Amino acid sequence: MRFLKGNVPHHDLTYNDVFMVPSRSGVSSRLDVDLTSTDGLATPLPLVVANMTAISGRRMAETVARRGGIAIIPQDIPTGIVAESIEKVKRAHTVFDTPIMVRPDTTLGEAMSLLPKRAHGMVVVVEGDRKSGHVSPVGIVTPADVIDEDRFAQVHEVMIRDFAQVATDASPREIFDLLTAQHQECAVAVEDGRLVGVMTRKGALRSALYNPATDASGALRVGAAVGINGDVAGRTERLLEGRTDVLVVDTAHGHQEKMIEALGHVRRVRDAMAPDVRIVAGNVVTAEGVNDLIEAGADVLKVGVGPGAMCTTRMQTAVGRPQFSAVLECAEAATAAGKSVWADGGVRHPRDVALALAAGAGSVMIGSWFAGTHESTGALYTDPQGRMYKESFGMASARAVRMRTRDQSGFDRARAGLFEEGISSSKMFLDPERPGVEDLIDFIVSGVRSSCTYAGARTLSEFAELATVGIQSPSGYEEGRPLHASW
Ligand SMILES: NC(=O)C1=CN([C@@H]2O[C@H](COP(=O)(O)OP(=O)(O)OC[C@H]3O[C@@H](n4cnc5c(N)ncnc54)[C@H](OP(=O)(O)O)[C@@H]3O)[C@@H](O)[C@H]2O)C=CC1
Ligand SMILES: Nc1nc2c(ncn2[C@@H]2O[C@H](COP(=O)(O)O)[C@@H](O)[C@H]2O)c(=O)[nH]1
Repeated sequence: MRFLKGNVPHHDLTYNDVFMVPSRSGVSSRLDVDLTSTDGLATPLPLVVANMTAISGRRMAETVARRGGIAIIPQDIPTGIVAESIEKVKRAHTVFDTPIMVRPDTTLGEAMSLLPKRAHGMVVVVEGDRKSGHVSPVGIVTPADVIDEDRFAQVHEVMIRDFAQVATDASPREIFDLLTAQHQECAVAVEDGRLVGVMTRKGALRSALYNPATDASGALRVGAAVGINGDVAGRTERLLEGRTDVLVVDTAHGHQEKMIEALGHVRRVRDAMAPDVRIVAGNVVTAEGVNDLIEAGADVLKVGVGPGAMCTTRMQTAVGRPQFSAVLECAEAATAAGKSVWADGGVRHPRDVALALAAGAGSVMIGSWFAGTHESTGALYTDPQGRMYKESFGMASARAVRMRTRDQSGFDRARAGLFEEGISSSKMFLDPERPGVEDLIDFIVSGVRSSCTYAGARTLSEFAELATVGIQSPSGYEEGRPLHASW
């Protein structure tokens, strides 16, 4: 990346402070851009879901991995539950979405309460042994089928029996065409009479655009986080036994001796059990932090102190660094050592992802933006205006600290709660236009593909080399914002 007209700034910059200028480009289509991450994980998309309890669970992980990104299961989740989640993600189909299944005698009220768990908008009615996974679809129910029906009626009374069925080897185009011809939104994939998954029309389009992030055995990829306290080596061992694809060693102040000690444990276990698994460590915002953690064993550095949407660190402590400059400096230092960085936090628009990648990030970590989606872990609520939302909270909030210290005495927990650096409750509204995480991924990916073509880049390493960035005033930023009503 270079600064426009060589104007290297003397102060640090946020994403909002900068813009990119177009350059002469030989890339004639946005579809010619390869977005494979440059962080050594080589996921098909450079997107990582932040290890936050209100956001990243198994539904998020499998959905994002199906589109080429990776999610990190948080360190506050007990190790056994993380191992179970990883196993479920590994068992998920790499192409078809996991169906919401109910029995024929389930009430409509119960079936509809399950619907918001997934974005595909359909419940599959099944018969057979759900434990063994050998179930056959006998009908489907969508919200349109239950309008004016009694909530205590059973699904078999209203289910559609003549639903669109496809074989698992049907191409996305065939599935799209079948659904269009039958005026249906979602197909049920069946193999030897057994339910395998579901696919919407949009899902068919996405299957033709994205490649899943898979491990050597062909299963979806997923990562898990480890804190710096407690039995670091033991948790690392369990996570590797559970087939985690990446280990994220995470704490607010990553440039501290305790992190270096923890990294030593993680690295020792990783080297013995799974040398190919990458260790990500953070958070840091300086070249010194990067170099110390690389020396301690990190393969990828997580960069960002204070840019997160749930974060109060900068107001509490004055510590942090404007994120664009933090990523730029850390990426330079990491690259010089043959390593890479993840830009963590502060992403609110597709442009922020593009700028992080232009600054040299190998992947971009997103938390709060993904909180307001069907796939995040929280329950779905509706406000008095009828808007759907989920509750989110920071991992250093009093709420998260209370959960993290649940094994300690009441006194110790209360004292730990005094050191909060995050918001305990925030409403993250689902965008009616983009209520699922895949909708947000489409939005981000279309923006980033386009950014690359403006820079004349076919890959993300070319993008980080060719991007030309200028510095703008607040009114320069404001000018670029669309108007949804006249002025
Ligand atoms: N990216 C960011 O800007 C930030 C991210 N977070 C996220 O919150 C989560 C919880 O992290 P964390 O609060 O580190 O909790 P952890 O449970 O990981 O523990 C932090 C450990 O570091 C010690 N410590 C020393 N200095 C600090 C400091 N300035 N801030 C915090 N701990 C310190 C703590 O001791 P003691 O409690 O005795 O001081 C404790 O032993 C993580 O996911 C982290 O990424 C949190 C804040 C900022
Ligand atoms: N200072 C705090 N930072 C936090 C907290 N919880 C999470 N985080 C950091 O934010 C990013 C995600 O950023 P977002 O803008 O996409 O939401 C996450 O990965 C952490 O590094 C917190 O309580 N305090």
